Amino acid sequence: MSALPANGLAVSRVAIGGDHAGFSMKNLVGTYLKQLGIAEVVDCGPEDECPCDFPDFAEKVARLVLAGKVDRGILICGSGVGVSVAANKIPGIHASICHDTYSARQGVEHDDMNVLCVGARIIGEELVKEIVRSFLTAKYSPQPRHKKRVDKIDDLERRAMAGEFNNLRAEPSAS
Ligand SMILES: O=C(CO)[C@H](O)[C@H](O)[C@H](O)COP(=O)(O)O
Repeated sequence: MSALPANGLAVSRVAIGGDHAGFSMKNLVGTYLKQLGIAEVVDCGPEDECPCDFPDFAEKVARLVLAGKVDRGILICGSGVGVSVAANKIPGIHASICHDTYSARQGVEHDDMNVLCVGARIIGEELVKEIVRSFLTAKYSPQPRHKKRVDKIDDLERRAMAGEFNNLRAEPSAS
């Protein structure tokens, strides 16, 4: 693995987003990113705690990541589940909930995770900062066996986009 910059960060541009349940933690993470030395923090919203729908904000963050306008994304809802499910619908996004620092680091190193998802109703302020730091200091640096698995994920995605899985879902039963 090549040497990391002095501040240990692997990236310099990060998009954040979430929903009403993640609003306060998103703001806390945004402040923490600047303290860490992230040069560009893009806040995709929401702008307040009014009830809103996390897929809208997951899409905004994912678009910035895929367009190369930011290096990585961080999504925060109540549990982390909704934003993770939504972001992973978008080809090219490798999103996961991480509520521990080991997964946040390994998810990047082995699985090329580019969007970190957390649940503001699950973890506290100090832990989320540690997790964010682990995520942003890690680099995708796969061993051949890890790359082979990521290549297979990419292949699943290509086949899904080609329609291979379109007819897998069972018809609802008449009863
Ligand atoms: O955790 C979430 C989705 O996995 C959301 O952030 C919401 O917290 C959850 O859906 C509950 O929504 P509510 O409108 O706050 O009841």
